Amino acid sequence: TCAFAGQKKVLAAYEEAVKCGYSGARAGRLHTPHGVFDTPMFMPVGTQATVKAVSPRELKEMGAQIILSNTYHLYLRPGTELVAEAGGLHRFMDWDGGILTDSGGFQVFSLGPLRKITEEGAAFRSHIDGSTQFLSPEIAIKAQMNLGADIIMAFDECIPYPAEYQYAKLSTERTTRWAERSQKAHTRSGQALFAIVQGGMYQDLRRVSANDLVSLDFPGYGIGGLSVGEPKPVMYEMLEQTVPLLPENKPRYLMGVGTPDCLVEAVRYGIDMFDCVFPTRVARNGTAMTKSGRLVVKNAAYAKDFLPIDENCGCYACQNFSRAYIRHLLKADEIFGLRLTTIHNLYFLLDFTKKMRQAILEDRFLSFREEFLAQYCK
Ligand SMILES: Nc1nc2c(CCNCC3CCCC3)c3[nH]c(NCCc4ccccc4)nc3cc2c(=O)[nH]1
Ligand SMILES: [Zn+2]
Repeated sequence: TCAFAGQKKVLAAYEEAVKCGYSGARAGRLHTPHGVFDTPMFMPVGTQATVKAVSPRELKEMGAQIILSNTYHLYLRPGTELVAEAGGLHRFMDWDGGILTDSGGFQVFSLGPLRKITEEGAAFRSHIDGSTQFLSPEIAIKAQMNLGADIIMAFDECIPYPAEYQYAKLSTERTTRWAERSQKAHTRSGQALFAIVQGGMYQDLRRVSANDLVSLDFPGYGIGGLSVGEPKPVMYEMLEQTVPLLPENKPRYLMGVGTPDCLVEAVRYGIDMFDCVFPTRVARNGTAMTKSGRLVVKNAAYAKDFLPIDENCGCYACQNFSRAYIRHLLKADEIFGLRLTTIHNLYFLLDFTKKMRQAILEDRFLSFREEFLAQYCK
């Protein structure tokens, strides 16, 4: 059954979650115009309408369900009207799975040099040609409607870390007003608009932000303003304060997270969706992710290591190639080397979330989490 059958314009509905044990962990199914997808889920990042170094066919093969793209980048280049003329992002990049676009707020603050934030929106200089640009809730929503993602994000400010209480309070209240403006500007049916909870590292601001956004009634909720340099225990404390205030039957998306240890903790608090550039980024400098931690396959130690990155891994790289071969490619600056480490890292995280889902469904998530954390060194 689709919990949101009765709702208008919402398609990212969330079937009855399967609760598990004493944790808030749950296994759900997310309904979108491009299919029904299993959670918990990791979403590969394809900032500029491509997941760097891998093809849509390979993404499908490794089990990717929803991929991310970015309004900020596509707005600057090639332009979101052009993508609309091309038939939308799915057609443009030949991806028939789910697509989620971030609203551009985070990138404006993290990428764009000099910027000015007002009630109206954010002025910034393009990191491509230095031109002065401006994003507002209305512009960001229109751009995302042009791109045609299945799930789009409200325009928000990701509060830097650390931030003064007063600034976090004013920014969070503005983000809530921007969420309301995003909602009013969102007129595309069949597309789900998620709000983003802010509040910095202040419990009371997190609770106010969550409560205000829940009363505006969105089909799903991003948790923003985290994984911005704060200590992990602080991130977990913010999750503990925020997640229980969000409706059980709606998806929760922890933005920009991350590594397997963070994923298993966040799932415990009831998070359903994750994205992070980490697996694709570290792959490009020769680091592979494994259940015991990171393996820098570029290191000399692996020059004559004819075993795969991970003998128990079912990915294309581990099924067919050795550490010695991949190290050779990376040292020789061969593009295929980056492709193999990227394929492995994406497969590793996609498979990890699948294993968490299985553990939740079999009511053994807490022991799965214990075993994993015991073996994984950060
Ligand atoms: N709208 C919005 N987006 C946020 C993002 C971007 C999520 N990925 C978007 C994709 C769309 C395309 C690009 C990315 C975040 N990413 C992180 N941490 C990433 C930290 C990190 C950085 C580099 C390597 C590893 C981890 N915190 C985030 C907070 C917010 C937020 O409040 N609001
Ligand atoms: Zn592998």
